[in-house]
Amino acid sequence: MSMHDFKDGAFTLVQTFTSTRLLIAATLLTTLLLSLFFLLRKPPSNQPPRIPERIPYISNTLLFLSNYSELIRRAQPTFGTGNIVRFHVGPQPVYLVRGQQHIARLLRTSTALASEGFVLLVLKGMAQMNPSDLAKFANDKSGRLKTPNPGTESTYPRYWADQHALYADFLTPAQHSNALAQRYFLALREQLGTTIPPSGEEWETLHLHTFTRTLISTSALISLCGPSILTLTPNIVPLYWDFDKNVNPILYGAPRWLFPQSYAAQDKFYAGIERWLDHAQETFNWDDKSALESDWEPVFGSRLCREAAAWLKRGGFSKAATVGIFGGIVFALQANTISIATWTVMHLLQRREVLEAAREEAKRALIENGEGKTVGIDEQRLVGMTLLQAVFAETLRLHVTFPMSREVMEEGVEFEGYRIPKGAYVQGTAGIEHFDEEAWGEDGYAVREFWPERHLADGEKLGEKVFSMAGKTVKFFPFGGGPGMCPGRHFAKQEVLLTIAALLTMFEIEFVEWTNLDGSRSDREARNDESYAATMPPDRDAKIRLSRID
Ligand code: HEM
Repeated sequence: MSMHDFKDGAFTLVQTFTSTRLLIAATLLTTLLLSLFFLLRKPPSNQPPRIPERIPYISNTLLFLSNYSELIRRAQPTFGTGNIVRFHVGPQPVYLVRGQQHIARLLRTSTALASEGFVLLVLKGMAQMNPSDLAKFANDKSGRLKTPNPGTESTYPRYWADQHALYADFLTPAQHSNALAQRYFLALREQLGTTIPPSGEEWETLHLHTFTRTLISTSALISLCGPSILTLTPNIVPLYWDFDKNVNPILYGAPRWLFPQSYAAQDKFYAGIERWLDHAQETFNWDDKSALESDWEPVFGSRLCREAAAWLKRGGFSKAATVGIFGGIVFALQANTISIATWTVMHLLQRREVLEAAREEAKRALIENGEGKTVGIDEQRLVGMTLLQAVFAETLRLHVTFPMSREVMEEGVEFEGYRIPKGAYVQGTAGIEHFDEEAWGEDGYAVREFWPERHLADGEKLGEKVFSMAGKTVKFFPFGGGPGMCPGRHFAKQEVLLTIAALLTMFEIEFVEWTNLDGSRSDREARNDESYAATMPPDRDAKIRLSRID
């Protein structure tokens, strides 16, 4: 998540401080900042209720960083009959809101509630920007939309808008996400073929999440960056996962001396990114117009990577920032999708009849040659399949908590009659709206249960079912919303459904047992690992067995 969000992108990425050392350091920092805060600011009167905490300003900060889901649970009684409560993250006041009206306001594009500021923190840590790189963004007040904010019309170059346009032009459109999806599927089938060769009646036993973390990461990297990223650094996938585990302090721009382990993991992973980038810059023929404009070629991989490299060069960004921006894009690529794919398979294995129906849908999207051999897949057709869409939506609903935050940019902003001070964050969360009984409850099927059928409605023809989210848009925002909405959402859906399609059409697949992450037997099923915000990975793995059928 370049940029999954505290406020915008970054906070979504939040996983969490997991070690005692991090927690102690965070507490010390918080206390220091708080002292400053109290010296400098007087709290406004007429404020919404505050989420109770044992040590004021500290407990909720730590909870926010280490278990966002628990903070949300604690907030519930504080709401009472209202729809707004407040808490602090260090010195930062956060107003947590719920319900249709407030969420719709956060999802709207607005100059009063903006989503850029925290990204600067991410650019500093994740993208390794030095003061001169950062100043380019900090001095650009024109916003990320095509039309500059009023009064900033003469801004040039427009760094926010240019970065946004990179994603809007070369990641989100169908032409580019389809190109990524096609390469992804080819790489995935090849990986699957080499990992589990056709072997007649033999069954291959493996640990699902461990398996998908390698399989999907490898295939997604090939589709985004081309194959050389793996040949130049064969251990780039484990290096990525080590970075992923350590990423939080980096996201918050915490100092290197305080978190040497996190930055060491970043250095190792980014060295692999740099090796690939140097090689691509040297090898690619920038005078070759057709290669420049192709959707995919083997040196840079996707057009997004080529365009990003060219933009970073034009913009005069430092080498470290150039590598860092790519590190962020790869993080965005991997951080949520793989857990969602794992969860989808886990759920399907517990609902055998849904798995079989999903397999039938997936088969209908395969492209075969004259001899009945699979040569590809119609990814557009696949992502339009009724049940598969419902399965994907239900998995996102259950496993994404995403805290969607906006910074109050003007005086006089009010929510429910409460004045929200300028500089505060207003936050809505998937962790509340995705479990709203009124929106999602179905007789006999609790909102916390995997029940994709809740997203199916009667179609026009008798007996026909269609995928429908009608009336639920403000109750479902796994990809955020407004101008910062995840630009990789179409590819994410393709990636997850292509993975499911490949697994179901190439293999017979059976659940064996739940295991702990170390592979030992677990006495319970997987639950959300709540130390992560955004997408929560499973806290257990599933032992499964596969046998080739294609
Ligand atoms: C299930 C998978 C995914 C989920 C749940 C997800 C979710 C999100 C969310 C919530 C945001 C922040 C949106 C906001 O601030 O309102 C975001 C940003 C972003 N995502 Fe995703 N994402 C996923 C997959 C992907 C993939 C596959 C890519 C491909 C590279 C991607 C690229 C990005 C980028 C580049 C941003 C930052 C955009 C910016 O800074 O303007 N995401 N994502």
